[in-house]
Amino acid sequence: MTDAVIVEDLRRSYGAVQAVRDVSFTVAHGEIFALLGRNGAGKSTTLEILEGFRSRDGGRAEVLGLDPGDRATARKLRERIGVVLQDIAVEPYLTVRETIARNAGYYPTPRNVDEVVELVDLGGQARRKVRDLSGGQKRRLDLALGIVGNPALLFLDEPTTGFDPNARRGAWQLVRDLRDAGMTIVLTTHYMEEAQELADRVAVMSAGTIVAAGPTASLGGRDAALTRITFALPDGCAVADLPVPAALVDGRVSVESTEPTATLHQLTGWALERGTVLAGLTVDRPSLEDVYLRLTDQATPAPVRDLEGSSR
Ligand SMILES: Nc1ncnc2c1ncn2[C@@H]1O[C@H](COP(=O)(O)OP(=O)(O)OP(=O)(O)O)[C@@H](O)[C@H]1O
Repeated sequence: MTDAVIVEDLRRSYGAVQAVRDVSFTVAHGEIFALLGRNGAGKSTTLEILEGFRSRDGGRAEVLGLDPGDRATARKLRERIGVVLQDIAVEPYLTVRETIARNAGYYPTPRNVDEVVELVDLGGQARRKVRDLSGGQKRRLDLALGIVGNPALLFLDEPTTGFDPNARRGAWQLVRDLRDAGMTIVLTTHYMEEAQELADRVAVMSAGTIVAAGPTASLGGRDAALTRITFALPDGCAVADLPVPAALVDGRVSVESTEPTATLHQLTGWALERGTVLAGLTVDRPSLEDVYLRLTDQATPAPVRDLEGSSR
């Protein structure tokens, strides 16, 4: 089976701003794929092209075997995908249930409306008018509208912005359940914890291009990276007194190790022998956020084309 999403050398400019520059990636059926990147990196533009809401200047895009830029198959595509945008216009005077029921009517094989209300945890608000919902409840309604058509592929643009921590965890579980039931999910997020929790694979965009892509667990080689041990230098000790090579970073001892169990044993044994402690001891591998910050740190704004067409 071919991939659910195929993107090759995708390009899109707004006037002189090259928002998407030769972007390529694929999303397999049944996986959760996250597009990460700073504000203005080109994530929404990429998603909007795939959703059929925006034209492309060049490159290939295929979603569930259809070209999202082809008007002849636009309706077919619309029926098979679900979309949760950053800002969805809904009728404020309809109730939650009415809103979901109305959207269900747009699809050939929608989900059961009451089941969807429960899935997004809006059972208690089903008879409330949309205008009376809180920001987080409104976002959950957006999610309901994205899944009521029973799509094979769901696009989520920053799905949990404005959620409280409990609601966010609930939404994550829902997204995982949808994936486990066979749905393919493409999302953007600014929350690295969200990408870490949800995504099977991620791609990091910077200034319109993909700067890294791969399985979430190993992005940027973080699975093979050294473990870093840090602690406060005990009073009366110098870094040179420590039993392993170490450096002072921001006033704390930092030790990098390929064998953290043995290194910790050496360090804690040394401290106990001296009757001292390794205050504030931490043991860390680079997190997804560390890798993300490194990859996007030198990010420049989307390049502007000069009149000759070359980028700067
Ligand atoms: N309709 C538009 N007209 C002109 N420029 C646009 C338009 N939409 C986006 N841009 C520009 O294109 C670039 C990419 O924007 P895009 O919204 O795709 O980024 P993003 O990664 O989704 O950002 P965010 O995280 O803030 O949503 C930015 O420089 C933005 O200012």
